[in-house]
Amino acid sequence: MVECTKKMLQSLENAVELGQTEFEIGEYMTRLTDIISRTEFDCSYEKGKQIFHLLTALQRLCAQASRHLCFPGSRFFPSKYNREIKSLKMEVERLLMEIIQCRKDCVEIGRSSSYGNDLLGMLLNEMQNKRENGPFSLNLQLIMDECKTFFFAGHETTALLLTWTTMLLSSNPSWQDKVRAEVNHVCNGETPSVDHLPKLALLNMVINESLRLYPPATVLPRMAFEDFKLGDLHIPKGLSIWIPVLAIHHSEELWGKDANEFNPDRFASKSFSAGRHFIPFAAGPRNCIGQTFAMMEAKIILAMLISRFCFTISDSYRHAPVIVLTIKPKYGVQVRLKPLNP
Ligand code: HEM
Repeated sequence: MVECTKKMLQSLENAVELGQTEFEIGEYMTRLTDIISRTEFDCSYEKGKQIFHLLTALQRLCAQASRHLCFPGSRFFPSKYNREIKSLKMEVERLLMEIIQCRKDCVEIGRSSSYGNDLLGMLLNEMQNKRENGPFSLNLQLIMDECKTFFFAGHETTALLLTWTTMLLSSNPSWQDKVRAEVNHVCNGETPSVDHLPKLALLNMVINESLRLYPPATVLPRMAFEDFKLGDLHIPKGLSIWIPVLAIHHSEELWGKDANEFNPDRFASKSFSAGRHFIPFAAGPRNCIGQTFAMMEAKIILAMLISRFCFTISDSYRHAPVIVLTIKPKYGVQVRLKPLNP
């Protein structure tokens, strides 16, 4: 994480040296795809990035297709969208299978002694263990699906969290100053480490407030497995239910009159814990498996950014959040950057 952030900061610094002052920060946060790609595929991360770009195109197409008329079985209809979706899906799977097969072959022909300690290596080890000690439950198709899910679930969400948080800190200079003072005090000029992260309390509050105002996953789809009552409502088995995270996070009834304002202090109370009102990572047994990873990543990147640059929101920024499965800034987030130690 630190290495990838250093690279990103260096490219910002180089651009500043060449005279650029304004940046669409979302573009830089998205470039940090390297982090999830290296976590999953270690040295094959360049190929992983290629997969990510295809998955992004796939997401866009699925969102566009979902706006069109749906009728039973329409997803099997050979429309323009469905054909493009199918061909992208096949290309993603081909690339993933290439990475997986290559890793497997290296061990089988003795070129390497282990599958490695990235996510793919762990999954392949697990597949091997299960094969040796009992009923076989993981196969290459499942491993490929897991890799896809982690990529899809773990990159854009974090990039959006970072982009919105930078927008909020750029628009609220007093909070930016407070967080910078905290980072300087805790890290004392060093790169943030695992020991530093729990001490960055203000940064944690700011990130939580950003997740409340702009939860990357705006709805959670669920299906009732059995008939049940919800207040006065009868919910029949099989009904599809969408939990409106964005609406819950902005409810005045739950958060008070300032529900739409940026106020990280609401997360200051030690007794605050994520629950029914605050569900950016969902809740219950199917909540986000990567939430600790995401929070760690966000803290490291923001701490490093804030100690290198002072940022203000640009006059060209147009506030236009749009929902395309996730919540994105339609025209990007333009900020003005000033290096702190030129
Ligand atoms: C700010 C960043 C993130 C947010 C807001 C977020 C949010 C969520 C939410 C709301 C869900 C539940 C979806 C549902 O139940 O319908 C979920 C699931 C999941 N997330 Fe995240 N996530 C983030 C980062 C990550 C990262 C970094 C990873 C991987 C390293 C990850 C991996 C996953 C996986 C694998 C699932 C599926 C878990 C399951 O179905 O059991 N997420 N995430």
